[in-house]
Amino acid sequence: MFQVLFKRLPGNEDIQLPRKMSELAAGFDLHAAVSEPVTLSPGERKLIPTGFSMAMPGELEAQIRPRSGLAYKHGVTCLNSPGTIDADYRGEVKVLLVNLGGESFTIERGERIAQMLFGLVPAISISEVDELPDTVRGAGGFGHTGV
Ligand SMILES: O=c1ccn([C@H]2C[C@H](O)[C@@H](COP(=O)(O)OP(=O)(O)OP(=O)(O)O)O2)c(=O)[nH]1
Ligand SMILES: [Mg+2]
Repeated sequence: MFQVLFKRLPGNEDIQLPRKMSELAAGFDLHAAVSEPVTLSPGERKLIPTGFSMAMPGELEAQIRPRSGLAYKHGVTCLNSPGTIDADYRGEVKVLLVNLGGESFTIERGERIAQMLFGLVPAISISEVDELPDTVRGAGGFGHTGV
């Protein structure tokens, strides 16, 4: 079990900390901590605050992913999906939303705008070499095996 710490930022006592909306949900929903409603015009992107910062063990990363409902109904998604939260980041977690839909979309304070999932970051060591081990695939890619 990994321990993750959430810190509520000042002025956000009314904003829910990330939470699972069902018992076995994979993601913790993130709430918009905008001081007033924010409107995204078609094609527009904005960085949305969430009202919290966090700390987690170095073996973890957090990923910010879109909510499918917002994407399907309004074309609103995370531009940098999945966003990466590094274990050593202590700033406010923010969500980079983009409106790919045809109509303006307004985000209200407290609205659930994205979800956060945790992943393991493997410990690795890097070596520079002159030759890589051979494989059957070799350099084939990008459709090399057919459709
Ligand atoms: O959706 C996101 C993505 C990133 N971050 C924060 C946490 C992350 O640890 C930090 C840096 O993110 P990233 O490494 O993706 O961005 P960068 O452009 O490489 O910035 P930096 O040079 O600060 O690493 O920004 C967020 O709050 N939300
Ligand atoms: Mg970075």
